[in-house]
Amino acid sequence: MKEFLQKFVSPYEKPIFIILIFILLQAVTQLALPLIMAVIVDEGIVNNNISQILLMGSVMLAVAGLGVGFAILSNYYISKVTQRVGRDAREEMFHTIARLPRLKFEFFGESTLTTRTTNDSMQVIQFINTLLRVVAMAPIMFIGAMILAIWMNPTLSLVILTPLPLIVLSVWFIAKKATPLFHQVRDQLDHIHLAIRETLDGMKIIQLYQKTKQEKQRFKDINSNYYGLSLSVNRLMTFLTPTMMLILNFSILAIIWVGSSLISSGNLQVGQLMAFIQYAMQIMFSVVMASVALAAFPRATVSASRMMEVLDESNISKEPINETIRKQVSHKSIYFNDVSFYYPGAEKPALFNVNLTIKPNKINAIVGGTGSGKSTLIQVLLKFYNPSDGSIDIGSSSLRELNDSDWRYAVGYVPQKSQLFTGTIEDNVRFGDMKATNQELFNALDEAKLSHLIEELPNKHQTVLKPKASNMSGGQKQRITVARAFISNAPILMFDDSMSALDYQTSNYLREVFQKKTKESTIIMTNQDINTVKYADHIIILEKGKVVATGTYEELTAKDNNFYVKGG
Ligand SMILES: Nc1ncnc2c1ncn2[C@@H]1O[C@H](COP(=O)(O)OP(=O)(O)OP(=O)(O)O)[C@@H](O)[C@H]1O
Repeated sequence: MKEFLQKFVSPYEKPIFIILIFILLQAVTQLALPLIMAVIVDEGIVNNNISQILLMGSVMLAVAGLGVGFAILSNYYISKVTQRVGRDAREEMFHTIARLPRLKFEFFGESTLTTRTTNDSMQVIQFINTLLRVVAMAPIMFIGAMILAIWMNPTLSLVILTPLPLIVLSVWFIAKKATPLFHQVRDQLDHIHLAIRETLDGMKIIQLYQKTKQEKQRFKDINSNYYGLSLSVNRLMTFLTPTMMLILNFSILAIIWVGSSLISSGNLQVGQLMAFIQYAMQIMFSVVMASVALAAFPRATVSASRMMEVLDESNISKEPINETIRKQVSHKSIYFNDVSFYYPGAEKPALFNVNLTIKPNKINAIVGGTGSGKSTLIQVLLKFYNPSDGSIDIGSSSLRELNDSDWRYAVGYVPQKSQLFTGTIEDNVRFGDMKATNQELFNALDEAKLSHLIEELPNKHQTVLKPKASNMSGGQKQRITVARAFISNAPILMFDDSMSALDYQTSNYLREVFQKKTKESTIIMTNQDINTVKYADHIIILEKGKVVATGTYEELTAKDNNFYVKGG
């Protein structure tokens, strides 16, 4: 929590200072009201002094009005500060998640990252809101009301002090019991998000295989767990306010009882007793307010620590991209030197002692069957994963030494599964280079064989894609991602099994484009079928994470015609 407050709240020191001033003024008005009321009763009403009643009544109204004004101002600034803290925290979370190293991203998982950015930030912000209201108000009210109460009648003040330890003790007990439950509630919420996400993503399959009932049951189980835990927490928390109210009411009864005997003995006036009751309420309310803030503390701390766990990712590059990188890696061979890679927890390596050379300005194809390690090799090359052993060099530069963002700026990448974003076709293509000119945009669309398709659309390249690009066919989506890589003009272009959704004609056309592109770029593509990439200049065959052969199509098939068609 401390780190969170330092990071997100300390930039708002000035408005917080203003809030504290307003709260202080509001507290002073609240403390003054019972005193004014005591004067009205004891000097005005008891002595039937109408002018005194009118005068002090007007003062009371003015003070109460000022109090309301200060309360409105402090509430306005508190909302402003807390909303801004929330906005900053969510933004920072989003930026961090967008740059999170792949293994960290997989370690956290999408659902918890969503919960941490939305629900957890809300929890912390609600707490900060309470804290800002209470942190200044409670001590001022407590100390101010206490001094005034003792000044009025020290004996009666003892009656107020007696229940205070009881209040603190009950809050401490409830908060202690609730803290572990808060952790479990947050984890269960992650599970709920995961279940919803999986169901939404797999809706078609669920409906097709008639698994709606099972999914409903799965969700019901997770939801019941969440319900049970939330209920336990709420049950504990519901004790808090009634317990406080009970203690408060008993204390007021005791004050009236002791106070009335003091009045009979002539040691206290009626107006003073009335003011005293109000101070007692202010004292106890300030303790209750502080206790409620304290009780919310564990819940908010759990949320803040969950957010800071993500934000603490120190190895995230925030440097601006060094654009000379493209020159540095252009026309260079890429060497894999004894590269092995194990996924976390995996017993077998996904890549094992891989030694290979990617030839510069050539079409390099990595061929292998399902699970042979092609995508892993591309991911390692993209620096989403670091090799567990061995090294990768680009010319004389070590890939490990290159800054992640710099390196990725030198690479255009088309993934196995098309990833498109909300926006127009143009937005999605320009994702590859926001600064591209219109001519470059149209060239990229042309090269990806999208121009004809776009001509037929009413809004051309400004056509808006529906979520997950559901208004595009598989092949059209794939071509948009290919255009995105082309517009980047990157010196290294990687295509991870990206041709599978394309028709024969488009694949053939792309082959010519690739050959043209080799003037400026090195092409790396993966495929399961050697026949699809027979035009490649250099083919690398992978089997169970190992390189088993390299050469041209002719060289490889001359050795054994059927060998590679089987896959790894
Ligand atoms: N994120 C991951 N975590 C753990 N293991 C993984 C992960 N991704 C892949 N693997 C494992 O690594 C091995 C290589 O997988 P990879 O995806 O690289 O194969 P591939 O050759 O691209 O297969 P395909 O052609 O079917 O896409 C497989 O055994 C797979 O189970």
